[in-house]
Amino acid sequence: MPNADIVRLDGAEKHSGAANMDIIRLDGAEKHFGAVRALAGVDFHVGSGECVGLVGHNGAGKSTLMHMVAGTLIPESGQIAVRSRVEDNYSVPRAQQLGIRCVFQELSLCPNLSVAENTRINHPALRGLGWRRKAADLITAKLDEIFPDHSISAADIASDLSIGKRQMVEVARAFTVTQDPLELVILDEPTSSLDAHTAGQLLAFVRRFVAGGKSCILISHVLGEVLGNADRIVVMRDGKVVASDAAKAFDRDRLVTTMGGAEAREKIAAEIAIQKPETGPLRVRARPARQQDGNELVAHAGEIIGLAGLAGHGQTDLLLAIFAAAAARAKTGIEVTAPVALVAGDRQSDGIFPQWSIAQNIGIRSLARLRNGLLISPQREAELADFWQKKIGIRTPDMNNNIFSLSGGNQQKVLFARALGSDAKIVLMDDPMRGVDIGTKLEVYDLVREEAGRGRTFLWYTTETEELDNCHHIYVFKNGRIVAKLGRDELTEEKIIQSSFGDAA
Ligand SMILES: Nc1ncnc2c1ncn2[C@@H]1O[C@H](COP(=O)(O)OP(=O)(O)OP(=O)(O)O)[C@@H](O)[C@H]1O
Repeated sequence: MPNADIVRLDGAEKHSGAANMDIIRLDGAEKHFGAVRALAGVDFHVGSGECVGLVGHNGAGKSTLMHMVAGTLIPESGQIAVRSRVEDNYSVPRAQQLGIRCVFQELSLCPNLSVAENTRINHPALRGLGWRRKAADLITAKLDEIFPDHSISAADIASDLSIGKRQMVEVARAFTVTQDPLELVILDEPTSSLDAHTAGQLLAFVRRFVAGGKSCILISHVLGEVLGNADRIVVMRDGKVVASDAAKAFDRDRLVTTMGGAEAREKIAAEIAIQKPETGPLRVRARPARQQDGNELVAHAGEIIGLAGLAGHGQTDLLLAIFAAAAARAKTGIEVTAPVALVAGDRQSDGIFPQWSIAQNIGIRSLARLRNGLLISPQREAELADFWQKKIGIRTPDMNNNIFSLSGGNQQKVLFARALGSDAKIVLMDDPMRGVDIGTKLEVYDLVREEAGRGRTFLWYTTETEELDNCHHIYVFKNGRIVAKLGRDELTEEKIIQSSFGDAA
């Protein structure tokens, strides 16, 4: 069946009819993981020249559905058709041949290879003498097109790049073309590690790509991105598609309600009440290594301090330096007066213990409390895990399951539970909300404010400007240095961007 929806292209409207046949269509797709029914008979399609936004809470089934579109998972029942032709042996090579690409949430660059070498992996056509040069030119041209001020070299080794830059390479690589066609790109949380400026560049590129007749699936928990850039929005809930409509038929409230977050909707409307705490004892005093003037970060008990600015400008480095200073108790010029926990943003490299269960991943920072004599008490570990499962809704039938049985957003919740469940008085958060759905985010914001009220200190680096509303004051970073300190009353996106780009110190 051709897609009869009305789609918007660059402000114009057009009816997608016979000329805009579906690139891909799934009918009745079904998938279980053990006892979990991840997809419960899903119908889904994407038309050519269409950007489909896909939203839903953590664990709703979005990534599983996208794995089917990309050929990495085969439905247990149901049918896949590409350009109206039923595919009986759909697979990753077949998807590639048909021009269907995917950028998954968990980044897939080989860490020990350069950007050019990582590009070559996707393009066997780049062979023979000079392949490295060709791969470098291909990826550099695409990075220039999407992110004009990217400052990434094709010779850079992937593991030396910040998570934001790795995400930029991964996205750009998906849009490079050699021998296979390019028809549909799936972008699963493509802006989760990008600052507002870079995310804007990517979304503008996506609109140009779609206006040129190609297709995109955009998964994001930042609802404004989906509302502003998709032609049609599909909402998933508990393994089912519960709505599919033109983007302009939705607003933020309708989306949240359809996703199943009526409570969250009330909270969005509510003013974030945040009061300046009585200044408690000093918890952290730290100066970035490259700071030459007198600026330094100072945090007291009960304060929530934001670290802002363009991604990769020294915010993570300072958090890691504070973490190291606390552990080493060395004289590093950084003063830390209480135990510290870190919520990593790059969960693949810094956060998750892959061989362990969900419960063990939560308990690792609280071993002293979980100990019974010399051994860890399984009962105490289970109690801690159960408490957090209920508190922030970790979606699993069994907390003893392996951590990788969780959806991406639920893995991130585990890192939160680990830090908040520990005895740390200072919690460092390195852009920790990557992939976390809006309902949980609001719960976590409440929790952070509540814990700050009890005297905990939070240092919170975020690429989502809205999150800074939860902070008492923020430090803006540029080129590894603090260039501005803004109070709550001065906090606007404009002001932050101005400080991030300006020369003012
Ligand atoms: N490899 C796996 N093993 C076991 N369960 C899995 C596996 N992959 C997914 N699941 C389960 O399937 C359900 C759907 O997960 P999926 O990753 O598709 O959700 P999602 O909507 O993409 O969530 P998120 O927004 O957190 O990325 C979840 O309950 C998840 O725990």
